[in-house]
Amino acid sequence: MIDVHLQLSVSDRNRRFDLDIAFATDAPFVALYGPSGAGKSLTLQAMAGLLPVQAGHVKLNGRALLDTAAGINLAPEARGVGYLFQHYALFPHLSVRDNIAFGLTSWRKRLKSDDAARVDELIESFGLEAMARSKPATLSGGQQQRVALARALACNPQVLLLDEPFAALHPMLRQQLRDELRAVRERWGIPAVMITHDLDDVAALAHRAYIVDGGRVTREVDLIAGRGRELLDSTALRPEEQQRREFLKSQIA
Ligand SMILES: Nc1ncnc2c1ncn2[C@@H]1O[C@H](COP(=O)(O)OP(=O)(O)OP(=O)(O)O)[C@@H](O)[C@H]1O
Repeated sequence: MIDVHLQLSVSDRNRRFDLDIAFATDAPFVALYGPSGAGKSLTLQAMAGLLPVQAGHVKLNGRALLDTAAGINLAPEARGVGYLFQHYALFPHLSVRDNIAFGLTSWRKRLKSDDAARVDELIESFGLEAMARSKPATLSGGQQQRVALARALACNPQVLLLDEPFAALHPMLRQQLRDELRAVRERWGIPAVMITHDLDDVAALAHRAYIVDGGRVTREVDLIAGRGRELLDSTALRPEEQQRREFLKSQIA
């Protein structure tokens, strides 16, 4: 069960944005879908403990990662969260293997043998054996995404937070990597919260979608066994956007 309620404001000299977002679900794969500037990334960052929250809670299977009323606010590294950043944020000077192992090592310490075995298992599951010693810059976009996902999984997280996991990829690759992400998430049995602008990501992966706009959840859609797909299609996209999406789909099919 993921139970989230977050209230926070961010501002600079000219702008202010108020987020007041709540969702609670047992769905294993949750999508936060909405337009640019809706507050999706702020939500994910606050869940991970990367952003101060004024009031609210984040609970995972009853365990509070944050509960302002109870004075609980775990540090990011204590939250058990695997974060996939939109542009992957791989360390350019580290090899693929060291990138994946990064969260398991601390300065001057070597990997424990259990951790090394987990890193090797991830390298193998993602088909990265041949490039384990290479630097990220020498990898394709899809390979970099696999490294980032393996890194997010390395610390045995209780939840995966995925920020636009396919946005940086060529459309032809997306379908394949969606299938891989679905298989990997099921294999490791970890719930995921994904943010996306792409309805195809939602339709392909999510069991439950929350439509986010203006810092709030404006609608929730149950997608289990395909229910709600039509609803999502007809409510979340404007007619011209639907047309464009259908045209694009026909061009790349
Ligand atoms: N430090 C800040 N000061 C002022 N406004 C901010 C700050 N950080 C974010 N915002 C604003 O908050 C709003 C929500 O940002 P957020 O990054 O969560 O949007 P998003 O839904 O993830 O958008 P996108 O899909 O384009 O990534 C945006 O309008 C953004 O400009």
